Amino acid sequence: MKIGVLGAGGWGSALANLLAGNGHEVIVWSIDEREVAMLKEFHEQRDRLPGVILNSSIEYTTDASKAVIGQKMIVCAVPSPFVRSTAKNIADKVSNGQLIVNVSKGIEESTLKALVEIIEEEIPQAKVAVLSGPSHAEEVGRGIPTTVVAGARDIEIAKTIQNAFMNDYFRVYTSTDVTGIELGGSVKNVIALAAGISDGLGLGDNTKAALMTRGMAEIMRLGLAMGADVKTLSGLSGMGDLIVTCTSKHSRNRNAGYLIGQGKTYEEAMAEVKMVVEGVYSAKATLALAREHGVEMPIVEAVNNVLFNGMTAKEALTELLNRDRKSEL
Ligand SMILES: NC(=O)C1=CN([C@@H]2O[C@H](COP(=O)(O)OP(=O)(O)OC[C@H]3O[C@@H](n4cnc5c(N)ncnc54)[C@H](O)[C@@H]3O)[C@@H](O)[C@H]2O)C=CC1
Ligand SMILES: O=C(CO)COP(=O)(O)O
Repeated sequence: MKIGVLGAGGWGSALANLLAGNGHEVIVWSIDEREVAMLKEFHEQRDRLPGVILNSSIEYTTDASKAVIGQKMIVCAVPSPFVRSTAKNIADKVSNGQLIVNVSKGIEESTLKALVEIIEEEIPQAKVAVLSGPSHAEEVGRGIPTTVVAGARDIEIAKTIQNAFMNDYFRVYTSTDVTGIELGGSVKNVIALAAGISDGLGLGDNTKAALMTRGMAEIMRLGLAMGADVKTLSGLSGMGDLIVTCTSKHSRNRNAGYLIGQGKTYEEAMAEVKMVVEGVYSAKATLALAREHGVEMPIVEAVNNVLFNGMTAKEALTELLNRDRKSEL
């Protein structure tokens, strides 16, 4: 199958490599000429995935039309703040019914929309789906066993994606719950910031387990209010991704949270992590969604207070611990 990948960061490169390894004809687009030159010369994403030598059959381009026109599938792997501009940029090149698979995670702050909806809005003639789950590029790039979910409202599309991506180390499940998949993948990043902050403050495993579990309760509350399936939220793209992102050394969100817990601002933390820290972009939008749907998300609120409202991490934690007494159920 001919596949175009938009975005040559860690995730775009790891997935392009996987797809080329599966025998597909892959071309990767990046907005960044320097990135394309590096990939062409070294077959290695030296900034994001050092040590992973990418399949030499992959082509690279800065010309988006080459990665879109005539491709059977387009994989969109640009960070969430650039999904709308990238979709706008390719809209007139996408043919009727062409398949676009979003693999990024985030919620747009100005519209509170998830990424599949944004792509659908900008490219109404496309069929848009999502692929998400606990899947760090650093591990997928090394062929470490990984499981994800392909979501599309039309199950046949989800199956097409499953067939394209699946191999002996990358297991893909199908689902029609696009809302649940995208919500879990986006909100877990905000909770991972909290888990990282807790680690950065020097607190213990008990605290992190509490943040993950109560964070999951917040994801469930919002997800159910938005019509997601509880099985999706407790599945790979919800609970699974929350576990990996709150505990992994590879996690950009956890690592940024750690630096914030140590006293850095979110801008300083993002600069140090270098790669995209999606939780920072999704934090305000998640809180706004919670208010819109009338659900409580105290951990998400605490993360917002630390990131944007000048509260120290310690103060936010004290506030969380001193909330009204309540029943767990
Ligand atoms: N890295 C990972 O392990 C995983 C990442 N994801 C998601 O995939 C998405 C991409 O993440 P990464 O590849 O890690 O990001 P990254 O930080 O490695 O790469 C960023 C990419 O964005 C491109 N870019 C910068 N400005 C741009 C613009 N204005 N328009 C279009 N592209 C632009 C850069 O050229 C670069 O290729 C994120 O939403 C992330 O949450 C999902 C699963 C795993
Ligand atoms: O979503 C991801 C892994 O599934 C990547 O985000 P993190 O690097 O913050 O964990």
